[in-house]
Amino acid sequence: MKLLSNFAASSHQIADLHLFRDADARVAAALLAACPVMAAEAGEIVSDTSRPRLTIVLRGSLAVQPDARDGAAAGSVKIMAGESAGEQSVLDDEADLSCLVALEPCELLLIGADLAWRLIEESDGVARNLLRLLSFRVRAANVQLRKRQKLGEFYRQLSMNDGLTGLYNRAWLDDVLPRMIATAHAGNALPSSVPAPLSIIMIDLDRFKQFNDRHGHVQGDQALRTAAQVLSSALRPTDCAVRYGGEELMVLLPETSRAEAAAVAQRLCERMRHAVVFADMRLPLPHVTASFGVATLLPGQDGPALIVTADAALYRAKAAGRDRIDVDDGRALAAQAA
Ligand SMILES: Nc1nc2c(ncn2[C@@H]2O[C@H](COP(=O)(O)OP(=O)(O)OP(=O)(O)O)[C@@H](O)[C@H]2O)c(=O)[nH]1
Repeated sequence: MKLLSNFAASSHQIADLHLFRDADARVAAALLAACPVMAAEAGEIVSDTSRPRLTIVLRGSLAVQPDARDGAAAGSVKIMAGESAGEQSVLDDEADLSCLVALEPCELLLIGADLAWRLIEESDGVARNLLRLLSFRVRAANVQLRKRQKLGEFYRQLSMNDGLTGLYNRAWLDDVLPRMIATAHAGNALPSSVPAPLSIIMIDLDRFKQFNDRHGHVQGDQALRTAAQVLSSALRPTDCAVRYGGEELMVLLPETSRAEAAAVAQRLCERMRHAVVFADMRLPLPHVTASFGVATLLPGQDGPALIVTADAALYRAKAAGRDRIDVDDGRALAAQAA
């Protein structure tokens, strides 16, 4: 930066500076008189990271790139003629680590921290303007934060849902199932509590390779979407449908006994059989059926063991002719334990 003059000798008017609006101009003029007015080239870095100071843009504009310690929480801000930067560093009495860059040839008024404090102390108008400015910045930062939170939530949802079917994905299941199982076991452990059985249903579309081979992979995708809709539309709000992998789906049924889960599986099996898969609105494709394996959490069982049990039931449903359900009776584990 190059020194042009002091403020008293420059042609700039105090009334044009936002921080001094409606403030006592005589007090401000007297205090600012000796402050340096500097010239900066476009692209020049004009911040001083060694001590706090106020920088007022008299002509041109600056970009403020936030302190790296704030991470990605704040974006770059443009400071126009009449506006200022560095107020917070003065109030905190800490060097400003944000980077100020001239966006075009600029003239800047530099005010050291001691003088900035004198301005605040001797001019109510400056103090009021500063408070307004900080309040505006806090509100703007809150808006930014809320936007980022929403965006974060959106991406979190995206990472937990399967893109094709909209059902929860494996990452979601790996996160949630252990907690559901812990809750179910905890519920069962309380002697006076209502038992909290947890049931799952493994579902596999029947002869889906054949469907893909006959009608094409795009129509296969459509059939998978239809199957997902059958599950989503038939479940209670507390139940969850997951795309376990490929053409294998899963339903989690908290607080659902074996008999209730078997009834749910039977209902899903029938709805699946009757669901219409459309290639387009004029051309329905052949119906898709699925096989269902039901298992209910047993004492001491963990997530992988529960899934293996439901998978075994599913395998039996396939072996018995498909388009049907099979329910694990819990005896295998009991026999193992004995
Ligand atoms: N269109 C489509 N097909 C998929 C997708 N994921 C898996 N598949 C297909 O699903 C088929 C599964 O075939 P298999 O495991 O042999 O089982 P199946 O033909 O359903 O036979 P059964 O399970 O014994 O009734 C394979 O052809 C996979 O390519 C998908 O996202 N879209």
